[in-house]
Parts: sequence; C-alpha cells; structure tokens
Amino acid sequence: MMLNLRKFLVIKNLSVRGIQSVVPDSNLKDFTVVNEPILSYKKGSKERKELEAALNEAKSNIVDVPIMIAGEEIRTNEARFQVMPHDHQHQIARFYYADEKLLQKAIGKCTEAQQKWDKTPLKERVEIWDRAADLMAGKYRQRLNAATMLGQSKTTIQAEIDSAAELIDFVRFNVFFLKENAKFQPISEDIKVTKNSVRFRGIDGFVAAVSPFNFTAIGGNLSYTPALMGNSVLWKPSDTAILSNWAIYEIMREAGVPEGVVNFVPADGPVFGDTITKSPYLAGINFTGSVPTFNRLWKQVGENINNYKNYPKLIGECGGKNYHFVHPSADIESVVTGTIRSSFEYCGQKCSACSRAYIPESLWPKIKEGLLCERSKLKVGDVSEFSTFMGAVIDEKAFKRISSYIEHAKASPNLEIIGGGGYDCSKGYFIEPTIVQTKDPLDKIMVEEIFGPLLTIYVYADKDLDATMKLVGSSTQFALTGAVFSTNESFLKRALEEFKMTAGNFYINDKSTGSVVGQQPFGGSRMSGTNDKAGGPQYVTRWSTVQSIKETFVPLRDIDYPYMRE
Ligand SMILES: NC(=O)c1ccc[n+]([C@@H]2O[C@H](COP(=O)([O-])OP(=O)(O)OC[C@H]3O[C@@H](n4cnc5c(N)ncnc54)[C@H](O)[C@@H]3O)[C@@H](O)[C@H]2O)c1
Ligand SMILES: N[C@@H](CCC=O)C(=O)O
Repeated sequence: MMLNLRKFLVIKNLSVRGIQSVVPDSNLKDFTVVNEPILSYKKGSKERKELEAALNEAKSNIVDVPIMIAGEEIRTNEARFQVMPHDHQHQIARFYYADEKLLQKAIGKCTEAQQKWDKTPLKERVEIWDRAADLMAGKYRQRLNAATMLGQSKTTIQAEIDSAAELIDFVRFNVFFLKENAKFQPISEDIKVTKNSVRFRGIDGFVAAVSPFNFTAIGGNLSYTPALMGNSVLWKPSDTAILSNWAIYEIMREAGVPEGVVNFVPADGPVFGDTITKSPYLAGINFTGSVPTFNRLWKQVGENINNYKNYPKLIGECGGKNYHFVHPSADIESVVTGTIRSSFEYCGQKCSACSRAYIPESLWPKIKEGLLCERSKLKVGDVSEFSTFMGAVIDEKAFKRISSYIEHAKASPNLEIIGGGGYDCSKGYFIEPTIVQTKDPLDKIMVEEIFGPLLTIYVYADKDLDATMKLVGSSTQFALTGAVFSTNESFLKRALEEFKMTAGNFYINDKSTGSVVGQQPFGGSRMSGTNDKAGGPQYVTRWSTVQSIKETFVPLRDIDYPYMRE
C-alpha cells in the first residue's frame, strides 16, 4: 500500500517541480514622506489671496450635497442645511438624510463594489492616493480650508493644520505605512523548497465610517484609510461638517477612487447605527466621537454577534478630560502659553484640549496673572477675520451643554469664575474663553468632558504634590492626552511612570494638543478609545484581513516520520 502511494505521488509531483511562485510581489516602489508644510497666510501672500477668494465663494453659495451611493446622486424631499456656527442664519450647504431603505441599498452596492476593488493592485491604489494628496495640497487646498473655516468655525491657522496639513499627511503617510508594512514578509528557510508570504486583503462586506465634526482630516482618514486597504465604505459624515467632508469625497473621486468604494451617506445618527449593526455584512466600524455613541454601537454589535459573516473590527477614538500638571519647578511662561493655546484654540473643541490643570500654590499668583492677561487678549468672533483667535462653538446643543457648566460654576460655592463666563447665541454660538478655579478637585467640572472653551484649575499646596499626582489618573474615566511641566529631571522621570496610564498621548513641557501625523500617532486609552493610533504605522493594518500563504515546490514523499522506521 505504502509503495503504491509513493509511486502515485512521484508521478503527480513531476508536474509540481517546474512551478514557480504564483504569489505576485506588491511591486511598490520605495519612497519617503515628509509632513505637509503649514503656510503662513501673511498679508499679501498668495495663499491668503486664494483663501479670501475661496471664502467669498463659499459664503455666497449654498452648495447642494447629494447622498452618493455607487455613483448615483440621491436627493430626498426633506432638505437640511449646514450653517455657519458664528452666524447661524447663514446657510452654506444643503444636504439630505439617507433613511434605512437607502442605507440598505448602500450596503448592497458597497459590498458588491468591495469584491472588485479588493482585486485592484496596491500599486494602482497608491497612485490614486498620491494624486489625491497633490490635489489637496494644490488645486483644492483653499476650498477645503474655506469649507472648514465657515462650516466648522475654525480660524485660518486651525483650518490649515486640519483640512490642509493633517488631511494631506493622512493620505500620504497611510500610503507610506502601507508600503512599509508590505515590505515585511515571513521567514522562508529555503526559498527553493518553500516560499512563505502574506498579503493584505480587504474584508468582505462593508466598513462603516462615522466621523465627528471637529476635524475635517479625521473624516478623510476614517473613510479612506479602510478603502486604501481594499475595503468598501459607507461614510456617515457629521451634519456639522458636511461641506468640508463633501469636498474630500469629490477630490478622492477626481483622483480616481471608483464609484461605490466610498459611499457618502449623511444620516440620522441612530438610524445609521441601527441599520449598519443589523447587517450581516458589517465588516467594521471606524468611529471617532463621544463615548456614549461608541458604547451604543459596541452594544449593538454584541447583540447582533451571531448574525455576522465576519467579526466586525471596532475602532473607536472617543473623548477626553485632558490635563496639564504643573510642578513647582515649571517654566511659568511655557505653562501660560501652552495652557491658553491648548484650552482655547478652536474653542476647546479638540478632543485633546486641556480642560483641567493642577497648579502649585507657589506658582499660582504668577500663572494666574499670566493666564488672565493672555485670556483677555483673545479675540472671539468671525473666523474670516484674520485677527480672530476663536470662532463660535459648533451648534446650539454644544452651546447649551457648555453654558450649563458655566452656570454650574456660578452656582457652586466650590467654584469661582476668574476669567470670562459670558456667552451669547443671538448671532453665533459664542462662548467666552472661561477660566474657573475649583476648591474641589472632584467636582464634575474636573471630571466630565465639556468640549468647549472652559478650563478649570485646581491649586494644590506644594506639600501635597504626591496626593495631587494621584488625582490625575483617578478622577476620570478618560486617558486621552496629558502634559507635565517641570524643569526637574528626576520629577519628570517619576511623572513618566506615575502618569503612564493616564494618557495615550503624553507631553513633557508642551501643551496637550497639536499631534502631527507620523510624529505623534494619536489615540487614548481607558474610555478614551481603542487607541489604534491614527497617524501611526499600525493603523493601516487594522483595516486588512491578512492572508498567510505557504507555497511548496518540492514534492511531499513521506507519510511516516524517520523515527518510525528505526
Ligand atoms: N479620540 C479622538 O481621536 C477624537 C478625535 C475627535 C473627536 N473626538 C471626540 O468626539 C466628540 C465630539 O464629536 P461629536 O460631537 O461629533 O461626537 P458624537 O458622538 O456626537 O458624534 C460622532 C458621530 O457619530 C454620529 N452618531 C451619533 N449617534 C449615533 C448613533 N447612534 N449611531 C451611529 N452614529 C451616531 C454623529 O452623527 C457623528 O457623525 C468628543 O467627545 C471628542 O472628544 C475624539
Ligand atoms: N490631532 C489633534 C486631536 C484630534 C482630536 O480632536 C490634536 O492633537 O490636537
């Protein structure tokens, strides 16, 4: 019996001998990337003139933004409008909600498109992304910035670092990281006998990208990075970032992303969440937003777990209660400048914004003086004016939430408003940059995410340094960003250990905001998110389902093992 079988194998394997590897190399040429430069917008500069023209154009139009499903433009009977937060009677975009039926249609088309898209060689995808980055950096830079400034109430510099630099960086660096990751191939001990390889595959099904209002770049990253890796996507933008997100969609289409690969589907949040989590084809959720929304989605996935074709991948980057911890040895000017910028740039609506600070009694008089002096110089108003430091908060809901904390501060005996505290929504949703001092380090104002221009300070007795350090990690459920200020090396070493689990992004003698793609990969731990580090090298691989392939070129001969014949 054994002999006969061997004979059979020998004959069969004659044809195996001549076969070469059938697994193609990725063929990605090597290259390096650098971060997109931030333009100056000085008076008379080319970029300033171009931005002014783009702002005028965007202000004088209401852009009609359809739902896009596999290239089909869809409009429903009920139109909605995006307004300028700093002038809420001024509409800049008209858009429509996809209802459950349209979302089901999008899921079908998207899942179908994935099959073809995943076969597109990496090289071709990389070329599309390269073209897109060039379009964003050149021809469409000011369209993106103007849409972000007017729609999300960002000042020139805040738009430039978001909808220009960070967005372009996401597009370029994710391609770079894909290429770097593709370089890794597993060990093949003798290539003439066996070749081992891995290849990236998209996930069969669809990925739901759900993006927040506060960063245009995040919308682009959440939707197009899964697409780069061979997935197809249903992108639900935020209602308050429609215009800038639509610009990204149009640019990616012009660069060559085929119809159906990313489908632009504004929708009511819960309707979207309920529909995608019910679908057996849900391959993943790429979410950035608040904790309650992500928790709801996660629970719904759990409830539907028996229905899916794949275990859906869940990425959720959520909120924060970010801190500045100041040691008695700190450089006062750095503390003041960093805290003002972190707490109040973009109205404190960066997930990384400082909203609680711990300051030693010995430095408090000088730091207080500095903070109040700098705060009083901040101009709040129309973001089209180049002297404006901050615009309005995003919408009425945010305005009410933030002003309720100001009212809480006014009413509480433990809290004192030492700067700002005013708010007015008659024209735009304006809230003054506000500084509160608290006697209670565990008051809700020091614990909950507020997401607005409100900084609370707890002044600690220098002798209570150790106990105060403990408060940083124990006060809140979040661990997104944090900063420590000190000129004492041994204290900094200690802080590095003690604060290890309190922040996914940790800063030493720098403000808690301003992460840069490729430089400070971004994400928080604990309830601040799954910490998949957008802008870092691993992020792209999260959106791939990798296949390992073993090819054997030498015939298999033996069923038994040598020791069995001894
Ligand atoms: N960690 C990070 O990287 C990061 C970055 C930016 C923003 N954020 C966080 O985002 C929040 C602010 O953004 P936001 O106000 O847009 O957050 P949000 O949670 O209100 O909304 C985020 C997105 O979810 C959608 N949504 C709402 N309910 C939904 C549901 N039931 N199912 C599916 N989608 C639903 C919204 O329409 C929006 O598109 C803050 O908490 C901030 O800290 C975190
Ligand atoms: N990249 C941003 C955070 C994004 C969240 O809003 C920063 O670090 O300032």
